[in-house]
Amino acid sequence: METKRIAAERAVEYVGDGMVVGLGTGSTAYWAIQKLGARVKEGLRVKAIATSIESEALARELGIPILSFADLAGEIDLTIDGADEVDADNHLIKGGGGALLREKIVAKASRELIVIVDQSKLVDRLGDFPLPVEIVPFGCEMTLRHVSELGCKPVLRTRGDEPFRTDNGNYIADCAFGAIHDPGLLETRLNGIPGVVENGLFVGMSSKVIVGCGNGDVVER
Ligand SMILES: O=C(CO)[C@H](O)[C@H](O)COP(=O)(O)O
Repeated sequence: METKRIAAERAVEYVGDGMVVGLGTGSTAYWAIQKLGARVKEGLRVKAIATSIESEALARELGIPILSFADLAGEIDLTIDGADEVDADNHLIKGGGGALLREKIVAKASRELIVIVDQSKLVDRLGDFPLPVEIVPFGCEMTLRHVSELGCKPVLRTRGDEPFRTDNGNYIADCAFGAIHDPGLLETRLNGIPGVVENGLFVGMSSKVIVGCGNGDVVER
């Protein structure tokens, strides 16, 4: 927890007065939202766009003003979000919390994406973490079959006895591909399958990765 927190708090130092900030989702992003809330209480003026219902609720609770895309003129200045894996080129796997679609929409709308992780998320090559893929419920059996033809065994994520539903009402398939040699190609192929809404590969999207280390150091790269 502490390693996630120190990475998150360092990232919030990059937020300046008047910025529009994208708020990530997950246990690391939680600490960034907490810190941003504390800075807002001290007088920082920002507006935020959240990547999940949960993050938006937390931000509102902390008094962070929320903006909708309809009211956004131009781009989000900076988004701060976690990740499930980060490779040597700062490509990511995201979506462990099921928010990958909104996270990618917000990241794409941002001038900068700062990724906050602890050391356990750093890998040489993406793929140990099963890749989350958001799919629409209609025809999901067929969509899963087409996804599996790309070289994995997709597992439909569940919550209790039911399929897990994203904030968008869709399902998540967790896809263990093993080592992903060409993340860009896989991202494109997956998104070419009808029924796939988006996948958790974030290729070339991170501006900076901030890593919280066990000894209390924070490394930026
Ligand atoms: O992509 C995400 C949610 O969809 C999260 O950023 C990712 O799962 C990391 O979560 P955590 O910070 O809890 O380890």
